[in-house]
Amino acid sequence: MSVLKLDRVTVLRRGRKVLDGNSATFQAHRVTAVIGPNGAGKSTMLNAAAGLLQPDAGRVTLDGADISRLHRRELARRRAYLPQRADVDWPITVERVVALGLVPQLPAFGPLPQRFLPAIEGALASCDVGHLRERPANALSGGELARVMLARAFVSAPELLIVDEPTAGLDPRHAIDAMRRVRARAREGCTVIVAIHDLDLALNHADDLVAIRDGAIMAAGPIESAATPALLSALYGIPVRLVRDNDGTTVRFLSAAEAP
Ligand SMILES: Nc1ncnc2c1ncn2[C@@H]1O[C@H](COP(=O)(O)OP(=O)(O)OP(=O)(O)O)[C@@H](O)[C@H]1O
Repeated sequence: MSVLKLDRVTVLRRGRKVLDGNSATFQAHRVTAVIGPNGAGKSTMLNAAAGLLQPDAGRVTLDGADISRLHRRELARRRAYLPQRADVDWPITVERVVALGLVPQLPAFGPLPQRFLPAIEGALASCDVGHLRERPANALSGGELARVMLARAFVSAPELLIVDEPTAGLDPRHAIDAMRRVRARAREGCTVIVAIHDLDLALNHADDLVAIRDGAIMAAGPIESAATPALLSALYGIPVRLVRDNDGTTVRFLSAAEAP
């Protein structure tokens, strides 16, 4: 069980601050949704959180240890990171793509050890891609590939799961299913960070929120208290109404004429 912290993290890109002194805590057993408009800095934050990008100032810690000082193999064992545009360029089977998520645990030589097969089987099934296992991954639809990539992120049962837009391109059933699966990982003890544009999915399936705009955190905390119409309006620059019923929360973006 891991706690990931950003401590005054600043990241510069071409001399411009794209993250500006951000501090945030991501807890085990919880899904944190990172939301914000295009270019806000969400992917940059996830990259820093995954230990893939060294901040220009501040630090990222995993259970108190500076993530940049962890051995790369240890970090790769403990966290899974799914980038926004994960792609496969060559005809490798779906099953092997999923097995790649186990690379830090595999022996350097020889066939895939039998003991890993149940994990691969489970990941394929949990993302509803078992029927695609023999198919070349570069000949799948965008949504099918996204589910395969999610299975690859799940297969190692990481302590820390960082996924960038896991529901982009998924149909409604699979998008909801992906968020449910991600949430189930959290309930098993995983620390889950998800960058996501679909606010209905975020508000109904995540526990916590980090709202970021222009590289600055505008709000952070439990969804129930942090996700207010005022915050979402300020975040996206458009009037917002939250509609709550027994089925959950729906975010309605309003034209100025409809604004309350
Ligand atoms: N490699 C790079 N070089 C220069 N600038 C970059 C680079 N990567 C990202 N940026 C800039 O950093 C800022 C934050 O980008 P980032 O990808 O983190 O945003 P985001 O919130 O994930 O956006 P989106 O919702 O569009 O995916 C943007 O202004 C972007 O143009």
